[in-house]
Amino acid sequence: MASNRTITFEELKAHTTKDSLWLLIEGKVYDATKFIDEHPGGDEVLFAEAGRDATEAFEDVGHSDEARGYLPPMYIGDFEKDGALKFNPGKPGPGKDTPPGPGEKVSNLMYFIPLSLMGAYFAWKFYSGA
Ligand code: HEM
Repeated sequence: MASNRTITFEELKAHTTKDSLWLLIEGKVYDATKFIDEHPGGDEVLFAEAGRDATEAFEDVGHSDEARGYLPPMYIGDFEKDGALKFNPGKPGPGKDTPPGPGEKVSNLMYFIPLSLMGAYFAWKFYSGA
């Protein structure tokens, strides 16, 4: 049943449907095809984690020891070394959530400086009694 072989990134990517669903958890690849309908967390989350590293999602749920006990019979092999480096997940990459770049700060200043100067000018006019 379980053959200990190395699964490549390309292979993992090729098993993401209900006919064949592989999951990568902690460097090991599991064939979860037969478990899709049984999964108490539903099938959608499994498909969402197929073709990528599902470790974080699996751990975040806080799966029980019982859940972990389901894994060994599904084990098909280890994920290729350095395979994780190939992941460029569909998550927003760095850049989208980063703070505004220098360009945006400059444009804020472009409004701020003239407005302050205008304010200072009117204040001066007001207090000088003009
Ligand atoms: C082959 C891998 C997996 C197995 C064997 C598995 C097994 C289980 C089991 C037995 C439960 C019932 C609660 C428990 O005993 O912890 C469960 C719940 C759950 N699983 Fe998984 N799971 C797997 C993968 C995943 C993945 C990749 C996700 C993605 C987020 C996920 C999400 C959930 C969620 C959200 C629940 C909670 C359901 C609820 O209590 O309403 N599972 N899973």
